[in-house]
Amino acid sequence: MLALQGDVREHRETLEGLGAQVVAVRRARELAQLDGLVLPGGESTAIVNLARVFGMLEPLRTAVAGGLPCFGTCAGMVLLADRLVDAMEGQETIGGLDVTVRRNGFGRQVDSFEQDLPMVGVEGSVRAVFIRAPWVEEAGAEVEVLARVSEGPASGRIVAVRQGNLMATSFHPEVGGDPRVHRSFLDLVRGA
Ligand SMILES: NC(=O)CC[C@H](N)C(=O)O
Repeated sequence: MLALQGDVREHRETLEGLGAQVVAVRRARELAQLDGLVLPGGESTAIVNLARVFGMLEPLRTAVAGGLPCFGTCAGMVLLADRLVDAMEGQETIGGLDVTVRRNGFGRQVDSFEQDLPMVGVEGSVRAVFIRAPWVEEAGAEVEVLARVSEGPASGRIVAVRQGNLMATSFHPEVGGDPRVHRSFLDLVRGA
């Protein structure tokens, strides 16, 4: 877990429930010991600023480029995006995913919502919790779309993607007690 800011505890509980050994990462040297990295939801500007202050931004980019499996939720999706729209001026990312992400695409805190979504790799549907959530506005040819919003005004918007060892969701599978999205990330980690 990248543990600079955000909902680290919820991810930790979900991952530990699946038998994963979770380390809270706050220093660049701690990246070396990982099989995979989860980037939590929270505030992408805060996370990226802290990463820069702690000298982690370049090491994170190097780790992603080196193939470290990563899973970003919400702010974590923003962090993994190569391109942002509607972000803070000059907002940097770690990057790695060939996507354009619209920060706060679904609107403000009051526009937060839940929806049952079909998702590639997960049987049935996923209870998706969206909190000031981004969406994927454009995805490159190498990006697999795992889920889209299935109803309402944002119907069709891409909200879960995978590219190689990177996975990201606009929503928060760490909230709501369904561990299956995390399990599919752990499968990806094992495969890598
Ligand atoms: N729930 C969340 O992670 C919100 C993400 C937030 N809108 C951001 O851009 O960082």
